[in-house]
Amino acid sequence: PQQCQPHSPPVKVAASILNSDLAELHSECNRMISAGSDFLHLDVMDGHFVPNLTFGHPVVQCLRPKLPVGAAHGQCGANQYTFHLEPFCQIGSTGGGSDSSSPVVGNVDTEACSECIRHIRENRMRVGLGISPDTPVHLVFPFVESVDQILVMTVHPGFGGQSFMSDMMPKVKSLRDRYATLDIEVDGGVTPDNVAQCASAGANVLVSGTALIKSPDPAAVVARLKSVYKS
Ligand SMILES: O=C(CO)[C@@H](O)[C@H](O)COP(=O)(O)O
Ligand SMILES: [Fe+2]
Repeated sequence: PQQCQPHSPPVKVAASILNSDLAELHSECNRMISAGSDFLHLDVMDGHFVPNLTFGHPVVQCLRPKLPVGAAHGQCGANQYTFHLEPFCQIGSTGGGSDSSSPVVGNVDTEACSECIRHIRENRMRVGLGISPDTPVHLVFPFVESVDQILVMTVHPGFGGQSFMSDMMPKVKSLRDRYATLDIEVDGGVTPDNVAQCASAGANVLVSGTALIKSPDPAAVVARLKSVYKS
């Protein structure tokens, strides 16, 4: 069944290891690579932007030499660095800090955001720009030409195992309608049961955590995620 948008770039699966056994991080990562995952997705959480604390650059740096994957780019071994737009925005009604749950009204600090993009490029990584569920998609449009990927969060960031938010699909579609070749990533609650919605909206990079990590047969999950993209 052909349910994806016809001209989207090739589908890729990124395994999020947030809900894995973090004490066994390197074997969990290798298990995901063996299962056919195209990328490993590491959620660096600082306890401020999201109400959770995970790991930072030292963990990425230690992990990299233990993985049978291609050349590293950034100093710590990451190939891509995705950051959120919200810290560069004026926050709406809560008037509080730029955390992931405060609604964004706009007024993006374009210069600071562009500087962040430049800084990532100078460190030889691909650049991703993400938005949380309450952030309107049009705020990323001015940056699309300068980044490699736009991430549309399909859960409120912070934790694995949450339910997929179908109401984020119009954001994906409005990006795909404007940018035929852009890598558009969805992250949060993505499973074989809802991947058809992602495909038909035009997402081509699928982050999947719990559905892969907790499956007894993660290779089958990767295959099922990709199967809706086959014509
Ligand atoms: O960024 C996040 C959560 O903030 C994610 O990467 C998810 O944690 C993916 O895991 P599942 O939602 O698929 O369990
Ligand atoms: Fe994530």
